[in-house]
Amino acid sequence: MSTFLSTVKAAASQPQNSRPRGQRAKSSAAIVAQPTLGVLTAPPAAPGLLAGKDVEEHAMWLQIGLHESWEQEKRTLSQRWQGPELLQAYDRCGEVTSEYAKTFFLGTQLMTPEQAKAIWAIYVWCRRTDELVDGPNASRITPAALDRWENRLEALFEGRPYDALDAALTDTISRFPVHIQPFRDMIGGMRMDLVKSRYETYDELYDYCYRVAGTVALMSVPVMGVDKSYKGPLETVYRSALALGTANQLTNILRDVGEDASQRNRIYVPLDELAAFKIREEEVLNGTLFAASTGRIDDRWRAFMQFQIARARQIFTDAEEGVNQLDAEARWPVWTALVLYRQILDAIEANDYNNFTRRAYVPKWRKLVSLPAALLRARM
Ligand SMILES: CC(C)=CCC/C(C)=C/CC/C(C)=C/CC/C(C)=C/[C@@H]1[C@@H](COP(=O)(O)OP(=O)(O)O)[C@]1(C)CC/C=C(\C)CC/C=C(\C)CCC=C(C)C
Repeated sequence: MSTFLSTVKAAASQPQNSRPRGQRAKSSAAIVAQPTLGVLTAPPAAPGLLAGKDVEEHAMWLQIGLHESWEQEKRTLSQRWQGPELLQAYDRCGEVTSEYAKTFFLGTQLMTPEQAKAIWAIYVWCRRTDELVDGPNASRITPAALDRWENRLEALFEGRPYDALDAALTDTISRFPVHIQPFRDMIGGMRMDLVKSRYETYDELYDYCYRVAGTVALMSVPVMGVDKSYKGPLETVYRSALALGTANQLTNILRDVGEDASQRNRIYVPLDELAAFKIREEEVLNGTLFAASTGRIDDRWRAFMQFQIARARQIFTDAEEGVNQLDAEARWPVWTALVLYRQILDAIEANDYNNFTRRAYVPKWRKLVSLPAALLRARM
């Protein structure tokens, strides 16, 4: 663990090893002009101008474009890490994944070895990115450190990984049609986390959810693959995947309201929706919506949470549509992720919506019982 965390720290403090950011936009025109690179390296059209749902749409269509054209436009990236060194790098990604996300790691064991390795490499990159703003060194992370992390991302997508863990991802993106845009957007989400601690509207929150979780979905689908017998549009699969990312993140947010407010002075739930339920920001911050003396939760908070939970459940339902369109090996782990995460919403309800002093969780026995249920859905 300490090796992993120190790598994260080193990553944030290392000098820039890629092109200056200003020069990146130049390739935008070049992309259109160079059919051999095509959508593979397309940078954001005008990244600063996109907001809300447009950020997600932009990335989704870039990702679909790459997925559709992959057979004609495969990437060839030759990098320094090869043979046993590369295998070791993937093994390390597997170790980190199992250390941080045991159940999920077990899920990847059901995939083909190539898919599993690729998902670990993606997981590790996401985890390291998240650690930058959420880990032990988070208070020292600056926008400049995130810029360096982004430069490093660009470099690894160009076949110049900085370390062994990056090298595993460079290898992954030469095997699977994974676009760089969701990775950039996730870093954008971390930038938001550095400067933003309130979300005025659901649209703003949605943008954040896409950046930190929908992006994971866009990165995972091209690895998991789409079932060969599926003849419908890729858009349906990707939209379901995005829905699962959003629903997971909303669930995370609802579970952690009290912790985020009291320990981080953060409120992710939309302020205009709090106001609609006549709840003041201070009441969330101070946790006074739960009265410790009576053990009762305020009726306004209960109604507010019921509204939030209903919306998250609806998004989980939207996600269901695409799961069985994925490659057969990937379905069970995804159903498991969906079913287990959705149960956190049930646990919040069972706690009578007290997410101020109680943390909703799914007990181990329930997780075990859910596995065959998820398998059944994967086989339907
Ligand atoms: C098969 C599968 C589930 C693949 C995804 C694996 C992967 C690459 C995960 C990366 C997760 C990660 C480290 C993200 C960084 C940002 C973050 C922390 C997001 C939150 C995850 C929950 O993690 P955790 O509980 O550890 O959070 P905290 O410790 O509280 O910070 C998120 C809530 C995001 C989770 C989002 C997903 C797993 C995306 C799921 C969607 C798919 C896999 C697509 C499925 C396809 C269809 C068609 C439905």
